[in-house]
Amino acid sequence: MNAAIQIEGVTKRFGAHTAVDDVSLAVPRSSVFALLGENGAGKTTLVKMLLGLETPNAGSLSVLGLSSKTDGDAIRQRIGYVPERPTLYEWMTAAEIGWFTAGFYPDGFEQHYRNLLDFYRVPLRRKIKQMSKGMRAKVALALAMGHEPELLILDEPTSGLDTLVRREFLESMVEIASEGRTVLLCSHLIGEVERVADRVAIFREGRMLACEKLDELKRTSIEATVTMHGSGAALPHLPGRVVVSRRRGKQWQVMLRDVADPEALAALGENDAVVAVDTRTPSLEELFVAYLQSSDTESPGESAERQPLPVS
Ligand SMILES: Nc1ncnc2c1ncn2[C@@H]1O[C@H](COP(=O)(O)OP(=O)(O)OP(=O)(O)O)[C@@H](O)[C@H]1O
Repeated sequence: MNAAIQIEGVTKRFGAHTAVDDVSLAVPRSSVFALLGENGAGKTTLVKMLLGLETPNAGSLSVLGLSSKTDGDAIRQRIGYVPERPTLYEWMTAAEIGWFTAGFYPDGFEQHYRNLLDFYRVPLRRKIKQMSKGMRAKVALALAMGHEPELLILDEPTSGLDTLVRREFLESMVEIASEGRTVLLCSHLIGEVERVADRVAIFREGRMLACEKLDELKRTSIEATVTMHGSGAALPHLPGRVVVSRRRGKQWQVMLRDVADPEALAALGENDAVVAVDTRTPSLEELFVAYLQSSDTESPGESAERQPLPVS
């Protein structure tokens, strides 16, 4: 596959702490790909390695066919990057900062930047220090896109923005992807990601727990509530893979993946020990939480029958 980003077996340690642990993934071109994880999951470290700003202890990364290890400058020239806290020259106006940045890029940057500001309704003559957070974010995005990069990397692009601005901002991500560009988005705002991403990778403490097309992830996931006759009853064998299971009194709540035969799940209701089985499709947020709650010892691949279930 001619991927925009290819990551193979990457590990990054800071002293004794492993920030990214043996991660492999590919970001296809023309997609919106989201790296999901809580604070400290390793998202920013992974992005910095892609840009050649951090060196991995193991593995390899490539961006648009260039090696992050040896071609960092060329990568940074070709892509657009908006960090979590963009540094903008406060004393400049939006027009001045565009003119200044244009000096680092080929002809056409400034005109394109101005067109984007116009589209985002950011006043050209307003100084950065007089701008709201939303306006600043839009300036940072326009600066990152002035050279019409094939790949845009955004680290928590909407943090601190209000709902309407966030929505507008994210919708422009989808538009960018529809123009054939690729967007890599780091976020812990799951609801937002659900609206715009084609693919998601879920991280916890440096480890990647899942990496899939979003619609596939949801299509192959079932949240099942199994009500038993007795409050101490063990959960019967379930089809598919158990990500996490919890017992509350007589009820087991189970997040299942890859249930090949959903009817086998419904048929559990005929089991003498089972009162009822209710199933529903989980939201991305519910799946994300389930993955974060899955214990290290219980890999998402273990079946309910083989693996003793944690009891809360
Ligand atoms: N330069 C560094 N030196 C030491 N530890 C670091 C360094 N950079 C990151 N870390 C640690 O690596 C881990 C991953 O950090 P990272 O910033 O990549 O997480 P993140 O997923 O981007 O989090 P957030 O959502 O809070 O930005 C954290 O425990 C962090 O403290």
